[in-house]
Amino acid sequence: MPEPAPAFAVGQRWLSETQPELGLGMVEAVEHRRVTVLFPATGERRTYAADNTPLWRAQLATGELLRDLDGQDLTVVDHLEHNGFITYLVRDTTGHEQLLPETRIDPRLRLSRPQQRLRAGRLDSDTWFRLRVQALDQTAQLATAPARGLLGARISPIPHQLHIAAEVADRHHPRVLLADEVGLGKTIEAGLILHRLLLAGRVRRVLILVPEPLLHQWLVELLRRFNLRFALFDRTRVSALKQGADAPNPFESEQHILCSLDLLTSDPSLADAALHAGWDLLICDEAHHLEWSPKASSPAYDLVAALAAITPAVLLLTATPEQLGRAGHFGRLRLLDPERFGDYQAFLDEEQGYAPVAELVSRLLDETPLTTEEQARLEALLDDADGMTDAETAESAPRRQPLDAQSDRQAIIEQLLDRHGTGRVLFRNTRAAISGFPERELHPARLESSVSESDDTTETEADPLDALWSAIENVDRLDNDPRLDWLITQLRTLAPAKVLLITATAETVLDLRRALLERAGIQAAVFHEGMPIVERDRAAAFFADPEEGTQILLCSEIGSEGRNFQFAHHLVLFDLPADPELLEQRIGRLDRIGQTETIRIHVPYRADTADETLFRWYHEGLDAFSAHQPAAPAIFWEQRETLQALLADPTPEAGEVEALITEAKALRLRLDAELAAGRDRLLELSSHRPVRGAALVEALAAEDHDPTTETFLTGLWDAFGVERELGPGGSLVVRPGAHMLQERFPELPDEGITATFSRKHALAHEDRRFLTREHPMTRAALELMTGSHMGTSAIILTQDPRFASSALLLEAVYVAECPAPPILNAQRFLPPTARRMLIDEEGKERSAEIDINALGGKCLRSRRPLARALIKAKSKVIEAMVALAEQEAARESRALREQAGRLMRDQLDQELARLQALARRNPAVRPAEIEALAAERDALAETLANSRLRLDALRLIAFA
Ligand SMILES: Nc1ncnc2c1ncn2[C@@H]1O[C@H](COP(=O)(O)OP(=O)(O)OP(=O)(O)O)[C@@H](O)[C@H]1O
Repeated sequence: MPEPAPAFAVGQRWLSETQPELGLGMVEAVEHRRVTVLFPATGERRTYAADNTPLWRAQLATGELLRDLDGQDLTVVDHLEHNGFITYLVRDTTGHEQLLPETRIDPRLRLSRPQQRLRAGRLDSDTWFRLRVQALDQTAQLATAPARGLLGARISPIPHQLHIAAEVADRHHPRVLLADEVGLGKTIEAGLILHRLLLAGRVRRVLILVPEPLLHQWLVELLRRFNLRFALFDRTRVSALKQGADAPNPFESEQHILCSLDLLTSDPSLADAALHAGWDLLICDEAHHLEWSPKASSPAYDLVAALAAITPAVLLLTATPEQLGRAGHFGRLRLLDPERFGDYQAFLDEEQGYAPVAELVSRLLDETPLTTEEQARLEALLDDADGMTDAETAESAPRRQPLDAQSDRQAIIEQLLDRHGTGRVLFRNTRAAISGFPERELHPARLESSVSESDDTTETEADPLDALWSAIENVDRLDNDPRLDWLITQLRTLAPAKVLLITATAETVLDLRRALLERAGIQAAVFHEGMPIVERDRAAAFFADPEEGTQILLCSEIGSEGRNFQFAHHLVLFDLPADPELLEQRIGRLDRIGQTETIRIHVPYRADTADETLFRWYHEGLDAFSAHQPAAPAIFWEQRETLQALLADPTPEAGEVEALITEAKALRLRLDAELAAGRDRLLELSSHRPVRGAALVEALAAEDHDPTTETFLTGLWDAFGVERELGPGGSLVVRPGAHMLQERFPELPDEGITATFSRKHALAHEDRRFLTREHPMTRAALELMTGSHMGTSAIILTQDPRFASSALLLEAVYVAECPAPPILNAQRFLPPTARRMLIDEEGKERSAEIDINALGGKCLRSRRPLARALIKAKSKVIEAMVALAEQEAARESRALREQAGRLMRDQLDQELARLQALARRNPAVRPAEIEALAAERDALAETLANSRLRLDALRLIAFA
């Protein structure tokens, strides 16, 4: 039976279901089965066929709020309808009651609350209702997942990275130095931290500074691995922005900026603009270039220090923190926390005290009981009961017990690591502590020199390091250089294997390219700092191409820093760098996560020249080719002058060379033992906490097996009209359908996407979108659902022996809501969990006895007349059921507020007590951190006190 045309009358208020943004309309004319409606809020006028309008009658119920045309806020007390026209009895804020004809309601009123929609018979399908409930559940899960912010990255779950990311991102204002050894994934760690902070809404404006050659690599990794789009600020972009008429500060034009540090230091006005743009997070890669000594600092250091001083969160990245000496390392820590790292000498002295702590931690890690003397030392190190708060005393209680349980030991280890050392500011994982790295194999080639000895003589230059470089760098006469013939032979022998060659300067790179082509017809890709970035990226891609690409890539030292070339397994060190940290950077191009084979390191050196001395010093003295040597930087700085003098001497005394090498070896053995026992052991222990890392890996694995995201997205696509089909290799091809609910589906481009829900596939096929709970499309889809009224009112008809025919149940879905600035992350304590209630006609809440999810039936959306008749007939009962649900929600809201407040205080009070206790013995805890935490606790207390359960959706279940 067709639905009868609604009775329209001039002056009535109606709303457009399809265009709610028009506001509250008023009937202007009803003529010849046509109705004309004016929407005063937008000034638009529409004429509809009266028997087929998208309009619904705006009718307010007792207790609802509205505003009149004079801007008065009013509450509906009652209403009466006469000749199809409604007059409301309303109460103003002073309690005064008055009559208000519906013509005088503010046209901006938006009636979209579920009870209004239901009453007006504006129904969604049951599918949309279910999708909405799923979306609410997903949103709540996302807010509370322990691995939130780490789930959506296209990465293999690696425990040390996940631990660092969670540990750092959860700090109030994280300021740390990520110093894992070369190639262990600092960029990934920084990306994870950034992602977690961004998703939690705790940072908005982000500036990433990297050396120019790494700009594109970062840009691509951020997008490919984390779905993060950064604006690339290179010379071209900046000069275009500067010329823009109304863009005084180019850095204010974007929220997420990736910029070359070199560009900033070369342009003072640009640096000034960056300093005035205000950032929440600063990330600076290859931070060892920021030079500092007690006497002087570089312009790059000064700039980053100025930025760091005004930015709350700072991440510095370097694989070789001691590349410019211990002082440089201290300088970078100082940049993170100038108060804590104020005195260089005090810092050095403090390090001496780390060994006994590390020793005790190591003892606790092995299972055997502590001796009495060790117990006493442990007591002394933790001797803080008098200075501790109750919470802390309780926390450390296990140490008073025999140390039997593994958890007791773990708790004490955590306390020791927290309180001693630089663990809170510095994270350093080493290959030694993380398994799964390939071997390194050295292939030295001693070549008889065809260059006369006098050719190797270098004049003393002002800077000793320059002199050192020049002394070992003599490649412009390649014609007489035996390394060239050796290289040609090697390339032919190794073909088709890819070979990465690194040499000190761009000049040598160019000479070699020419010589290889002229002498042997070998094409080489080149990569050096003199090339524009785009060309460099092209060269790297050309080299990487397994079929078409070149066999060899010739790289200069600076040009190759930070780059990923782990698909190659042969590394030629055409010369050796002047600093062991540079050597480590070079080897790290291949020896990094993702390397699958043994790395062959080829070192050609000219016999009886400075080459040989340097090679022997590295090989026999430092053993620097077989593994990363943590003591190498210190030895270099200790022996630098002698080494340099010997390298510059064309005829060094054999005895002197031997003495240098013997001394280097002795120093290495001694320092290795010291570092292993003290500083490095402590660092390693605090950087890699296997239990925490493993828990996060497990959380990611559980997520990978959880089908809810896939169920939700596919359900939503189907309901929305998005098309999907299986693509190649188990992928999914998703594209906009011809008849979609709206013109666009969020984050779905017109050409569609190829996607996967599997991490394994996403890692193997980078062209596929990795659809997770945190993917931008999922997040936008969740917002689409929860931010609109889709699925907020539904009605189904069903049969159930437990209920008589014509019985009714009302399912009311409430969402815990706490309006708070994102920085507070209030959802930790009050997740937006959906609470589903089931009210029967007697007003009983029955969700405990009836499984809501099992309640299905025939959706009545397509049978509107029946649905509307039912709603009308039962309107009083429905209103009473809604009122009961609201009462129940108000009662639960109080309990929820109390519970959330208690949870917050328990957790933050304990954390505050821990930080205060820590601060008394570990100066790495900054006072600002403690103050911020206290302020956060107070703000949260206020915010949580305003939380409540909000009615989000209603479903009427009618029994036949
Ligand atoms: N969890 C991971 N999953 C997949 N790939 C990874 C992961 N961690 C690191 N990688 C890959 O390993 C390589 C090294 O990682 P990354 O560039 O982050 O290391 P790094 O420590 O920053 O290196 P460098 O010291 O050279 O700057 C990169 O190719 C990176 O993509």
